[in-house]
Amino acid sequence: MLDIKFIRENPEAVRQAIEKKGLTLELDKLLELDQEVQTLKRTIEKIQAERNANAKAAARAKPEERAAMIERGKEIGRQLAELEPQLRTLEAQLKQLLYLTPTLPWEGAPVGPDDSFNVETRVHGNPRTFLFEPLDHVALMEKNGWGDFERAAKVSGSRSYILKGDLMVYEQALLRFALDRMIQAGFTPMSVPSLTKEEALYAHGQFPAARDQVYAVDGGEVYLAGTAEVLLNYLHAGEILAETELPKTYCALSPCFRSEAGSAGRDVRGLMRVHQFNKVEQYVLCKADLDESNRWFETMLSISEGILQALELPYRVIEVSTGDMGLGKYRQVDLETWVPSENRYRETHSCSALLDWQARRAGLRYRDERGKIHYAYTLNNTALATPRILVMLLENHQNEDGTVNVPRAVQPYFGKEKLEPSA
Ligand SMILES: Nc1ncnc2c1ncn2[C@@H]1O[C@H](COS(=O)(=O)NC(=O)[C@@H](N)CO)[C@@H](O)[C@H]1O
Repeated sequence: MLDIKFIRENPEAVRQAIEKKGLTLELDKLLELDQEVQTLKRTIEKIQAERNANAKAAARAKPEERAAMIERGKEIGRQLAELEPQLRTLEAQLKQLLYLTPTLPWEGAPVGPDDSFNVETRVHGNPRTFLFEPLDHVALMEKNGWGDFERAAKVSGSRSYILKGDLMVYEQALLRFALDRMIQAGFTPMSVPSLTKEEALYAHGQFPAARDQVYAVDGGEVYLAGTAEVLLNYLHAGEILAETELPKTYCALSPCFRSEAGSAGRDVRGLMRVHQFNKVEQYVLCKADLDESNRWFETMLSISEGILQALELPYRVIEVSTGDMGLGKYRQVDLETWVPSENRYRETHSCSALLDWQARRAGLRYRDERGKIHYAYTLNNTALATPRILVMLLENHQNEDGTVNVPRAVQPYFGKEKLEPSA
């Protein structure tokens, strides 16, 4: 959410962001509501001042004047009892609208209503030319006994998977490889819960807009987070950190849960889009400084590109459009990795900078050396998400005999140079 002062002083810039992000927020209603809140606040403050003055005067008054003043005090109390709840109602309505205000996108973002306006900015590596008919990842898994989609459906329902033998070990090796890359980059490794509270989902931005993507547990007592970002972003909620404690740089491995509501019919086969997956997440909470945020954005992006290069996978870098990046984003860059069986790139990483949009929602603040309190800036990125990346690894690195080569960088983690059929 944006700072109401910023909105008052820059209504046209906010209106432009609403337009660029294709939002339906009624800015004029928000500004009117803000005026009403300000006016009513001033009225209440005047009445409170009168009540205080009247109480002081009553204490010093002659007995014969006191009764009238006490009566006046009761009248003022009745006025306040009526106006204060009105103010609270108006403030709650204003806050709901503020929750829907967008971060202004950076000037380099392609302007457009959806992902068709995203722009490819860089390509790394070339899709392999196979000298034999390659198999898709499901066929490779079936051929080698590396999974069991039928039994997964039996035990867990749709969009589920079971990994077996070398492929199961390979997933664990990849997650540890990605975690080590994050630790080498100086990020603090964390394992965080996937069970999260509603306020953490509001602070992240998942709520209220995309509630339907999240599984509720115990009727909403807790929820299953779709990404560790939700938990990491709420770790310091309500705290006031010292500037010297910043930046907080976390990496977290956690199971992620998504209902994929609205994805019916898309990627229904295999490992691409499932209800439960694993992800090593990158998260940074830094001071409210655009240069610093931009530096962290580049750092986080280069870590993920380094991981894809170490996995010897062809990928491309995508600058995400204003209409596709979502409400809170200042900038979003996705990495898309080549899928031979689809003859196209598919998203495997998503890097975002949100300035203080999440910090305002979560109450993430810090005190600078002069004692002034600021909302922090937050960023997040994917280090590695499985099993989706297994689609690309199996298909790009397959041999004619159906075995699959393990990239050199991961061999120490996996223990072998190839994935071999299960017994
Ligand atoms: N339903 C899913 N099944 C498998 N992998 C998924 C699914 N949803 C997302 N992912 C993987 O998780 C990555 C990050 O998801 S994201 O929503 O784009 N972004 C985030 O979650 C951010 N916190 C950055 O990681 C995606 O790029 C993709 O690789």
